[in-house]
Amino acid sequence: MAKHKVGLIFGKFYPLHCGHIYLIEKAISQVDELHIFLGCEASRDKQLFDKSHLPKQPQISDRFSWLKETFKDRHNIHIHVLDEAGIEFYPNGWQDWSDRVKQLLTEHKIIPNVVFTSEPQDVKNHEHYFGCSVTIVDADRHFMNISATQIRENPYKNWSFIAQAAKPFFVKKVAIIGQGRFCELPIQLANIYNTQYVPNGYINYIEREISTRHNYLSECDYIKIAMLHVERLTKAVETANKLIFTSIDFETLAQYYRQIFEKENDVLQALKNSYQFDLVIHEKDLKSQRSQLEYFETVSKKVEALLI
Ligand SMILES: NC(=O)c1ccc[n+]([C@@H]2O[C@H](COP(=O)([O-])OP(=O)(O)OC[C@H]3O[C@@H](n4cnc5c(N)ncnc54)[C@H](O)[C@@H]3O)[C@@H](O)[C@H]2O)c1
Repeated sequence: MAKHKVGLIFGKFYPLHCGHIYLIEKAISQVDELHIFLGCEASRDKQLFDKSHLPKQPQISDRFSWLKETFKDRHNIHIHVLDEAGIEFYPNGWQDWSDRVKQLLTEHKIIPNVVFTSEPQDVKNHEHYFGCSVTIVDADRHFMNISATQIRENPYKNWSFIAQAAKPFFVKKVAIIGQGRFCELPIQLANIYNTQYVPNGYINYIEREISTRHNYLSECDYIKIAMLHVERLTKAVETANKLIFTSIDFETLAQYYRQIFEKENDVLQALKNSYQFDLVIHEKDLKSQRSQLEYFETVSKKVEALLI
């Protein structure tokens, strides 16, 4: 019987990109079982974020879920979190680091035959510390010419390389709030940026209610509107191209509620605090603009600045 081959891959996946996915797919084509180790070290990870242009810091749970989602239903690809706390940073901590890896290998009864990497300078150390062979995959990055450093430096310029599962984390959310022709701006911008416009649940709800029942909203209706909007935003983010646009945010919805019922609502307050928009533009704040074109140009510039 052919020997059962077990492979290892180490990485920070900060963030997961198509080059990593290529390495993993190439590796699993050569073994029966592949174990991916997601290396995490709080101060190093924070430093990487501080030096980056990422809009927010990916947590271990984000990086883990990108891998999990990308390789879901692949029973022979296993993902492990490798806690690198207290170990000298690469390349100065090979002994301690490999001991930490071996501890995990023992816990999970993993006996590796091969390490896959695209870093030729690590071959000797992998061979020495793990006593197995090393297969180099595309050291020159011919197939997928990208690195996580390049993505951290400019995530929006390198958008097409970010793993599909990781993209929602980086999508910027824009609410452009106003009346009349101002309402068209989020739709126009979604068109220009080739992305999703999320219809305003508030307006849709009012229209539906007026045609069916009555022309006023209850306290409970506001919660339903908010939930509908969360659902729509969440779905839109999954397939968005860098940005999504809508015409209401939760702060404004909570404000409408406060004006009508003269009190706060816990659900709306919680949404206002937890669902952050990256840019909220109110028509009333742009009153110095005179024409639709001026509105268009001012808003466009603010949106463009989000992607730098
Ligand atoms: N403390 C130490 O001394 C020590 C020693 C060895 C390893 N480590 C740890 O191992 C991990 C190594 O992570 P990393 O920095 O290599 O992670 P990474 O996420 O940048 O890369 C993961 C893997 O993908 C490969 N890769 C990247 N871009 C590619 C592309 N375009 N095409 C094909 N393959 C590509 C890399 O070569 C690497 O093998 C870290 O967690 C590090 O701390 C630590």
